[in-house]
Amino acid sequence: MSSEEYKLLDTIASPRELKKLSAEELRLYCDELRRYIIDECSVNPGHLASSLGAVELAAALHYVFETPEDKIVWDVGHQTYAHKIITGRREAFRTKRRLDGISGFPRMSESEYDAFGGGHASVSISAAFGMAKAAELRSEKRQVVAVIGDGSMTGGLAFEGLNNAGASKRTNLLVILNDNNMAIDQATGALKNYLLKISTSVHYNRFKQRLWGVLSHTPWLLRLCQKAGNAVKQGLLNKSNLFESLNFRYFGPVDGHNLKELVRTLRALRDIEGPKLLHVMTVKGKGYLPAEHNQSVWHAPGCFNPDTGERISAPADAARYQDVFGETLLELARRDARVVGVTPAMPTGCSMNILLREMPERCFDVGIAEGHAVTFSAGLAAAGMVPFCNIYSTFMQRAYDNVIHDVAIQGLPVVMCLDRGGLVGEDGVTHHGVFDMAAFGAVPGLTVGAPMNEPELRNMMYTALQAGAPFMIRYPRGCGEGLPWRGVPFEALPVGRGRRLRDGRDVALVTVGTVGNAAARAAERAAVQGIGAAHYDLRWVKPLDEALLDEVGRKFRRVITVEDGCLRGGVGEAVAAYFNARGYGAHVTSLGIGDAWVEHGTPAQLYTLCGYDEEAIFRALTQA
Ligand SMILES: Cc1ncc(C[n+]2csc(CCOP(=O)(O)OP(=O)(O)O)c2C)c(N)n1
Ligand SMILES: CC(=O)[C@@H](O)[C@H](O)COP(=O)(O)O
Ligand SMILES: [Mg+2]
Repeated sequence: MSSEEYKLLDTIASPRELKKLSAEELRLYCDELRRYIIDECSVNPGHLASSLGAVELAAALHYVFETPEDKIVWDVGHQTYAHKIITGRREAFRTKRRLDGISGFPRMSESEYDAFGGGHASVSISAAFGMAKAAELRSEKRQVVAVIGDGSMTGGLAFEGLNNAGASKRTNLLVILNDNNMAIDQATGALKNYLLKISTSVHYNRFKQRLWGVLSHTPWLLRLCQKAGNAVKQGLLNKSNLFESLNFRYFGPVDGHNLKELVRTLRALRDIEGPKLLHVMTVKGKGYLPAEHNQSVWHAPGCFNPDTGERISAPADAARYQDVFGETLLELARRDARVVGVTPAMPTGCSMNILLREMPERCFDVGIAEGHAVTFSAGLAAAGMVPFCNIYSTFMQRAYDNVIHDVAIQGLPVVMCLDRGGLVGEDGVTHHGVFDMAAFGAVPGLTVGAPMNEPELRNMMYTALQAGAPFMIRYPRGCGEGLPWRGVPFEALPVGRGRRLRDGRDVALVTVGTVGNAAARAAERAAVQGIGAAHYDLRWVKPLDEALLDEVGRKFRRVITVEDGCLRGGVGEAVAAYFNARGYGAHVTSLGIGDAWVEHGTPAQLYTLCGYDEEAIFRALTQA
């Protein structure tokens, strides 16, 4: 697409200018926005389908509301590409998710139009309600809007927000439920069925459309429509409205791609006080057929040819860790009837869809509900099952108390698999899984393992199944080392026992997890320079292998620890504390993530920045 074809995009650089467009021009502007997002994402990938589905919504919101004084809080924030471009970041959009470029998510530090940061789901209603309450307390006349997807609405936090806000009659809060019947995978659960029922009731919708067409041009008439519509709906569906029951005025559903309808409705809603919810129906991937037809794949498709829809990916010479997990889980489930899978809305992301396809009755996608996923797993375990509950490390932060209170204190045999442990790359600061080892290393009775490669992940899962106790396994995003694992006979690993991978006299490397592979290469290179580095793989964050540490402490004056996580409370700190307690005089240098936020970039760039890539380990080994 040549820049000439972006006539409106070229001239509109702010919401103020957007407001000058006529209704027809606004439509054309949205078409250009959509094309620009597709073109840019084809070469600089990101969250495409959700953003395509929210183009009209973003444009209508900035067209109607007085941003940045009025606040828009985007839930998760992966649907905000149109919002970013409208709010003056068209050129910067080319740098999104790249090192030193703009974030793929809203960031308060990035723009005054990003009213609240995002990345994790279900926060928008609570945050927006807080802002609305503050405005009320300070007598500021301002609109606060939370835009939340149907997937994110399944999170408990969203309901906590609704429950709290619904009791505050005068607080000006508009929740927009962006309903596309999808999370990353198919939406699941009772809420999905409820929303489907509301949005597909043919009689109600026909009635409502006629009524709104005639009456919905002014707020008081809109309120009348809402009352009449909801009464009719209640009759037709034989159910009261969930949101109305929580004291939200419910409006909709409206077509989220019909700009005229959206603008008209938002204008009318602007003047209605109190908590209100607008139900907007959208299509994930709207306007790009490949994405509309395979919404899950196009959630974050990587690079692609915009003309043909062909996805472009570099050939991989090793399996992804998530697939090692997914295939192994199925294998274990085939062997042992107690094995079940639990995922909070990430069956494709963690490859539990492999189990889901073959044994749907033993695989549970519980919605975007990490806390529930862990406690539900604890319940399953208490009743004799062995749940493998897979949660991305960063999202597991949501379930810290569930792990402690429901699993660990009760000693229940839940196997918690933390995918995306360590730096994840382009998703950036909200998504790096860097706190897990420090956080969960502190929990008594919990075994925490970090495999170094594919066969170890597989064997750790096998070991966990037999453990009969709380067990956690953390492994990174991306591909393994290319070692054979498929079909290789299972081997139980001794819990709490690491291994010496290499002998050496000068310095000891102590690593945990997959960073051990870069460390092994660095040790190899150091040997060429005449430096003998011994290499120990701890394998377990908890319990620490004290016998191994005794060997290291007795033999070496210099020890370098490497971990793909935060140093505060991490493995290096634990090793140093152990040496101290035992009176070993070794000098410990710990490589890992310091006390600072790590932004977005490729994983390789970030390892370098954080100082624990192969080169940095090599430097540490060869420094006098
Ligand atoms: C707490 C948390 N868990 C999981 C995720 C991963 N995640 C990102 S987007 C998404 C689906 C969101 O669905 P929805 O809100 O309906 O947005 P849509 O993509 O359909 O527009 C999930 C599960 C997350 N970001 N945060
Ligand atoms: C928005 C969000 O939280 C997810 O889409 C996340 O970006 C998935 O990351 P992976 O690509 O690692 O599955
Ligand atoms: Mg959705």
